[in-house]
Amino acid sequence: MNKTMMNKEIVNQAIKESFIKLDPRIMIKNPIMFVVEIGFVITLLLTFLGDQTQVAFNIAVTMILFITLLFANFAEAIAEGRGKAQADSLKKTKKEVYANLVLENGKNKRVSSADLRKGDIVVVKQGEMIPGDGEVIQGLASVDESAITGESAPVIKEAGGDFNSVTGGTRVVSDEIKVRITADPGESFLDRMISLVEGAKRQKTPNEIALSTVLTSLTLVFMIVVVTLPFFTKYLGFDIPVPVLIALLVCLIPTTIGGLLSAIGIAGMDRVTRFNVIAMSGKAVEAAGDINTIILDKTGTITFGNRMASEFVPVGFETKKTVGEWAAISSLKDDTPEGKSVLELMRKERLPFNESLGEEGEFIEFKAETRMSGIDLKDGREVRKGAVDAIKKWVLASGGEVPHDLEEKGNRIASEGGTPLAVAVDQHIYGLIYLKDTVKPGMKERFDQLRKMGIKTIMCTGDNPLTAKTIANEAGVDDFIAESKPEDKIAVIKREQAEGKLVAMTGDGTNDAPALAQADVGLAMNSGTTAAKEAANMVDLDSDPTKIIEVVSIGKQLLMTRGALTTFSIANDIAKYFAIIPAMFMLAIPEMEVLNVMKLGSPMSAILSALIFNAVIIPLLIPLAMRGVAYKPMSSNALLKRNLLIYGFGGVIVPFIGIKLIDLIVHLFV
Ligand SMILES: Nc1ncnc2c1ncn2[C@@H]1O[C@H](COP(=O)(O)OP(=O)(O)OP(=O)(O)O)[C@@H](O)[C@H]1O
Ligand SMILES: [K+]
Ligand SMILES: [Mg+2]
Repeated sequence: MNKTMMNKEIVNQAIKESFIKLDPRIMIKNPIMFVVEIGFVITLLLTFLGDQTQVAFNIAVTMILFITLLFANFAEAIAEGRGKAQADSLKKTKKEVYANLVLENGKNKRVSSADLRKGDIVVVKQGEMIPGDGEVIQGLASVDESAITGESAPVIKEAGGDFNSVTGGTRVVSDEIKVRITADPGESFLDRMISLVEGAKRQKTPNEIALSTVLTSLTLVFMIVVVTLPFFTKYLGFDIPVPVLIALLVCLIPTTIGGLLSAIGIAGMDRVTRFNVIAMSGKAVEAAGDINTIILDKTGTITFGNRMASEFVPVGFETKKTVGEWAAISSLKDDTPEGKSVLELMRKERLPFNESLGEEGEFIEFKAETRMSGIDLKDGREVRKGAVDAIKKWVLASGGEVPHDLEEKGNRIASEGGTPLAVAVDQHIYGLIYLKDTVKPGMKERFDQLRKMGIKTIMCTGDNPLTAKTIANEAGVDDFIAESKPEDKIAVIKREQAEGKLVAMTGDGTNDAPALAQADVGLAMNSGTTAAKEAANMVDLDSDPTKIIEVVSIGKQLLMTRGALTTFSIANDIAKYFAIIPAMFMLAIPEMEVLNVMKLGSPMSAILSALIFNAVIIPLLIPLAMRGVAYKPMSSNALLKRNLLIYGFGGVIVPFIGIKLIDLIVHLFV
């Protein structure tokens, strides 16, 4: 993804947008700022029609209110700007191209990519653009996905397995593939990405709505107070000028957070996007911030996942040669990395085997449910390899026996963190394949960080308990589930959710799709299947499953930033109150000077200074809103205390200083 920074063009566009957004029909969506706009209109009218002795003051208030509105609009526009720039660069990728549609009679026809429908089959040759999202149904090719992922190294896409999904707008750099189109025009991944980064479909998240409601109610309370105030002062025998009342109201209502709220949300999503993760909604990003439990795969997430056959271990009276032979035959058509690595090991060790035995045999594909794969030979013999307990059961079921040293040799491999696969033909077990895998470096530190945040990690694996335990210990996860089938993942997620927890998980296979949908945050790998990507509410373009950890951090940071700026905004009221209230009364009763605790120059200067502070604090906080508040992994309680201290206490102090400084200047003029 194109990493557009905050450049001149975006700023200019945002300035323009700040004026467009003054349209009351747009403004009313933000009730707090809408109140400011009404205040602005009233003071503007009073400037012309009201008390002409106060015209300078009225002009000043009108102008400050106008600038306040622009500042708030600018905050939102600048946050939206980056997404728009990204969308523009993505749109360039989305050119109409020609596609070689495969007709029913097998012939090819050149059509426009815009005419392709779900289910159509196209051939994409070397150098050509893939015309739409789809699944490779034949062939293998390396594909340049840089237009979407920003990653320049091409990736291999092939039929069958978990790496068959291709994205429209990417280019085949070598070989040729047949692709079944899976998205109708306008519904492609690129289309969705564009509308997401553009913010076209941006909806307020439930959290945002809840906060807006509270802030709007607060605004309403202040309105009632300010509107009824003249009745009391009239009773005391004096009037407060309307522009002063409006200034008081605008200072008290939470304009700071009101102006920055949507920018915070947009910027949070933007941070996720710049991390090369596409979140389908702001809600997903926020849910990430509230996650209590993360479910992680072992293979490929915690370990490198290129689980390679490294040794053939015979059992009973068998030899390395016989184990290798049957392991190889069982893997002849096994497309999984594990299967391929068995044949690779045979080649490396120069072990011969009778390949023709597999001819015309019926291939038994690996399934996570059975945890076995193999081949039924033409002569009736059934060859299998798979998880040790699965093979044991399979052999016992047909009346076979388990060699005495199988258990012990399997355990040895497992306790080293490897995965033992047993190899059997009919009732006889020949031995084991030692699959090696390594824990990725730095995992322990990352899980430590998560623990500090109060997040529990559960490793789910189809592997045996001993291997699982070894890897779990080495990586430092909190809990693990071994011999798990895909449906077990859903069960774990549901169990955690039933305890009121929010659960995140990553996945790439079609197997993972139901669990990805069940999880509160489902992060699918871009390399994964279409089913997985559709079920998930986030897609990682870099296909790095460990990224879920960063996504959670970004979500937390978003929620914290919103909380911190709300606290700051409301705490600001104290100083504004002390600046304006005494001023208001001093206008009528000069003896009220004793209330002027801030020792501000004059009543008029005090009011204007508070109002100016109220306006300029918005742009001053834009960088913080966009960047997010500084974030260290710690428990939510500790975080809350820390933020209350910084933003609550700071929110009380800063405006006292700010208003005082502004007053020193303003008092020179009024
Ligand atoms: N190609 C294969 N043929 C036969 N058995 C296999 C094959 N691949 C894996 N297995 C066995 O099936 C088990 C389950 O595999 P599965 O891919 O479901 O989970 P996993 O890769 O071990 O765990 P994870 O969920 O972390 O990816 C493996 O532990 C292994 O024992
Ligand atoms: K305010
Ligand atoms: Mg696996």
